[in-house]
Amino acid sequence: MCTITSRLTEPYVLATAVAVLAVLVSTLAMGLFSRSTSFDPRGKFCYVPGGSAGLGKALAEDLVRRGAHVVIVARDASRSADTIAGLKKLAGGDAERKLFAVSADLTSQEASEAALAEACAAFGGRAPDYVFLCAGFSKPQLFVNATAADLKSGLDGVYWVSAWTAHAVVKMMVKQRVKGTITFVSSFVGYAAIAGYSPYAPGKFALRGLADSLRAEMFLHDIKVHLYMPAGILSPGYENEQKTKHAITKKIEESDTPISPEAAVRYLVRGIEKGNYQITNDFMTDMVRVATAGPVPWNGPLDLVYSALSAIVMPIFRQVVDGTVRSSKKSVEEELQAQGFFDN
Ligand SMILES: NC(=O)C1=CN([C@@H]2O[C@H](COP(=O)(O)OP(=O)(O)OC[C@H]3O[C@@H](n4cnc5c(N)ncnc54)[C@H](OP(=O)(O)O)[C@@H]3O)[C@@H](O)[C@H]2O)C=CC1
Ligand SMILES: CCCCCCCCCCCCCCCC(=O)[C@@H](N)CO
Repeated sequence: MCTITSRLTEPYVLATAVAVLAVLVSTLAMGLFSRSTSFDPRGKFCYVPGGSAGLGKALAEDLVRRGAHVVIVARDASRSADTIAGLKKLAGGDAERKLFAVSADLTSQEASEAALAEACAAFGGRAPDYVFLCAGFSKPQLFVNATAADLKSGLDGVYWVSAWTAHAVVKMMVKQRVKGTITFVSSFVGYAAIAGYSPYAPGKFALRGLADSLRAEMFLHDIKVHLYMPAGILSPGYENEQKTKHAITKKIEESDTPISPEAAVRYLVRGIEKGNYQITNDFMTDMVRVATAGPVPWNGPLDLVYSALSAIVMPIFRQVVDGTVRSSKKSVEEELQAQGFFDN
């Protein structure tokens, strides 16, 4: 007893105890421990804009396997029809299961309201239980090469494509007192912009701003909000963006190994189950997450360690990435000259 007491008062033991206590108190005070929730969409109405391809399609498949009713939204009706045929096959002829597509361009407010209404009509006009805002596109390129239309569609097709639906969905859930869950899909570059993404990153930052705003407000209505921040996903959209992506951006992205849409869905679902507000796929995204989170909840006590690490990693990140850009000065000059950029 005596030895234990004297050991306890040894300075390093005391210091360690105080440090551990401080960490525990601060983590609790900061509400760092996200509460795990059950994710059981069986028999629930899931609304998946962007569900015909890539991440959204893989998610729709996962939801069908879990026994959910799934409505997807996309512009290309024939691709949607193929996806729905696949979903019906997965459901194995379950006649009760509602699986269909709505065709709409969600960059317009009217079309977003109408698409939601069309989907809900099949559920007696009830609001969805789960909404996964997966629609989006990217046309990465250097800022000087982007047209006015590229920059505008970078907000329409990245921000408004989800924001209009979020607005329509929230109003509907609140009116009907449906305690739903809304998941936004932003991106690594919604935390940390890198060269070549100026038409896209601002829209993803804006989406994060909207998700943070709703996280802060939806306690009023018992609506849950999640924000998914993936890095590269090997999807049709990814294949397409490679066509315009600048060599500098490709070089920077060499540090990121893109994952399959199915793997991305596993991270997303795990994040929802853990009750995490911000959901990430990898270590580097966690580094930029803790560096930019502000007052939103952390994902657990490990974020304290990440936070300290991030303070060291961020300046290295910046030097590596800025170095890649700086060393391309000459080749970009030549490239612009070859384009005739300076000629008038
Ligand atoms: N792939 C990646 O590396 C990453 C992607 N993300 C984000 O994840 C999400 C999914 O990406 P990904 O799977 O690659 O995308 P894909 O291009 O593979 O699929 C996009 C889906 O959204 C639909 N869609 C796009 N624009 C609209 C629109 N205006 N109205 C209605 N539906 C639309 C598409 O259908 P249709 O064209 O027929 O309308 C399709 O169903 C996007 O928000 C993307 O920004 C984030 C980080 C990395
Ligand atoms: C220690 C320092 C190392 C430096 C590491 C740099 C890592 C950069 C990773 C960039 C990943 C970007 C993913 C963008 C995904 C996206 O949203 C688009 N594909 C759009 O579809």
